Amino acid sequence: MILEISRLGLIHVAALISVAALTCRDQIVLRALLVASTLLYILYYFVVPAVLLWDAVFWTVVNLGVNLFMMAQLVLARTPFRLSDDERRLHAAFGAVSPGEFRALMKIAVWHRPQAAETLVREGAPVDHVYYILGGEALVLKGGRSLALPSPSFVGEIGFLRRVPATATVTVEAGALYVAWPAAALAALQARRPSIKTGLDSLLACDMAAKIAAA
Ligand SMILES: Nc1ncnc2c1ncn2[C@@H]1O[C@@H]2COP(=O)(O)O[C@H]2[C@H]1O
Repeated sequence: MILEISRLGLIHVAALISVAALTCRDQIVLRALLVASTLLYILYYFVVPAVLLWDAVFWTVVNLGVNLFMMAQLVLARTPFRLSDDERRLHAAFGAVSPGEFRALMKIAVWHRPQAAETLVREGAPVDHVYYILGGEALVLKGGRSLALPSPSFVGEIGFLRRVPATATVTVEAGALYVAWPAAALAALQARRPSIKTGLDSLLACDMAAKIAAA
């Protein structure tokens, strides 16, 4: 008797779980509930109908597979894995950017630790890279004045955002650690993935606010 009730109740529990899933805002929780509900539907198809409904089973399994694949993508996008120590440090500084977005940013980034002093951008010249200085000494030269640039700091963000020539010359000393993104590739990535643009915009805004406060 109890076995019979739970057999027939399967479809109702499965339906209730999928209804509950629709009330969840978190995509992973929503999809995990849908997976649970789908598994119960499959069980129902095997134990209740007198004739096995293969068409229904087939499409429910397809549904389950697609959902599991999308769930794996979401978990991957939220998991910081395969990051070097420097990348972990950079990711910690880029708090507004998810691990998946950060990996996309890293794919087009080049790390540098120069052996001698380097000029990153020159006042009045086009800005073709955006830089993020993680460590070491950097100097901003503007209109004959010079000031030390604290790290971490973006460089070239004004030219990148406003599409104007560099407003200052920035040099880094030997041994500094910085990351460079080609401006064109960064703009293309932002256009493809608007969430990266949102995250980066907020980082650049914070960085510029800190520079204004220090000026
Ligand atoms: N007053 C300032 N303080 C700190 N950094 C600056 C200052 N002015 C310009 N910069 C940096 O120097 C860079 C020169 O290129 P951008 O104008 O693109 O972006 C600029 C900033 O990253």
